[in-house]
Amino acid sequence: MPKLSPERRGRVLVVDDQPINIRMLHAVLAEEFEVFAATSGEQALEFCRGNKPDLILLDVVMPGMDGLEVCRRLKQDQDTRAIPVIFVTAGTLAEEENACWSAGAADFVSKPVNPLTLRNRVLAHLQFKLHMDALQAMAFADGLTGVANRRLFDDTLNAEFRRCGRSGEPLAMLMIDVDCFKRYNDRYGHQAGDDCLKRVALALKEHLKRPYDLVARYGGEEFACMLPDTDEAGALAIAEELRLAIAALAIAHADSPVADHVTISVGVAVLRPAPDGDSAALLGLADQALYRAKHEGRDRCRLAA
Ligand SMILES: Nc1nc2c(ncn2[C@@H]2O[C@H](COP(=O)(O)OP(=O)(O)OP(=O)(O)O)[C@@H](O)[C@H]2O)c(=O)[nH]1
Repeated sequence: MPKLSPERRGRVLVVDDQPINIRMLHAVLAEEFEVFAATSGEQALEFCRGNKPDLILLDVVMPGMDGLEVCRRLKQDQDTRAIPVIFVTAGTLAEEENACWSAGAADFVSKPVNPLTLRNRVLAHLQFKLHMDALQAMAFADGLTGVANRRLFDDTLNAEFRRCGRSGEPLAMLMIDVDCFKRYNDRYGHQAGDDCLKRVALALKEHLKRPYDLVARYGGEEFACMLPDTDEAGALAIAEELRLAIAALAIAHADSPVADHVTISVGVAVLRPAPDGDSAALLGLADQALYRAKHEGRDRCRLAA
């Protein structure tokens, strides 16, 4: 029988108002998968907002919010729509099945549940979901450094810009450029240049701690960081920390006119986006600030005027 790879146990959320049903499903699945439980539709949605499961087994008939409504809401939300939902149904009427498909079901299992059918259905959908996750991660990662690529960054920026436009939060942007990188390549070779970019990317990523901060490779030797809900003082402080963190890597750069090690220049811009605003304005401001940092001698951070 096929199995999931040992390094990734699928996370299955079982939603049922009857504890006895949860116990039964848990008994079938717990050996192979990580199983969580919710006893109402509301609880299931709450769970998915925090720690997203890879698959949901959902009872149709529940007091309060029923399974169909839970599924509809999950499918309407960008964040949860990719989670496959398998309904556990008592009914066998075509209309009931159609209602589940319309709500966004990936599949069904009928009560009384046949443990082997349940296990195999869960496994098939989980394998598919985890493969899709892996493909998506590859499509959105920069091939050299492993941080987000520009596509993911631009998509996330547009979404964050709209979200901050609604919430009134400030959104900060850092444009980061490795100083005199052409000379680095010329002196140490392209392979060493690649290694240097990898180390810089990793240091930037390790330094940004908040879950919504995002670092991306924006172009050749240019990186961008997006810091939601961060004001000017906060963004400048982080930019300065990043500058020091890269200096602390102490990567020798004998041909740099700035220092004997690799340094970065950082342009910082912060906006409180208007609801109909354009994220290009934020990028433009950060770019101008980066230009100033370069112009004023490199190895420094500058805030957009
Ligand atoms: N090794 C390596 N080099 C790259 C990569 N992408 C861009 N570069 C190099 O980065 C250098 C960027 O050079 P410039 O744009 O002139 O800027 P700079 O030398 O960093 O000078 P300033 O930005 O003004 O400090 C070019 O030589 C590119 O070939 C890459 O993926 N790997």
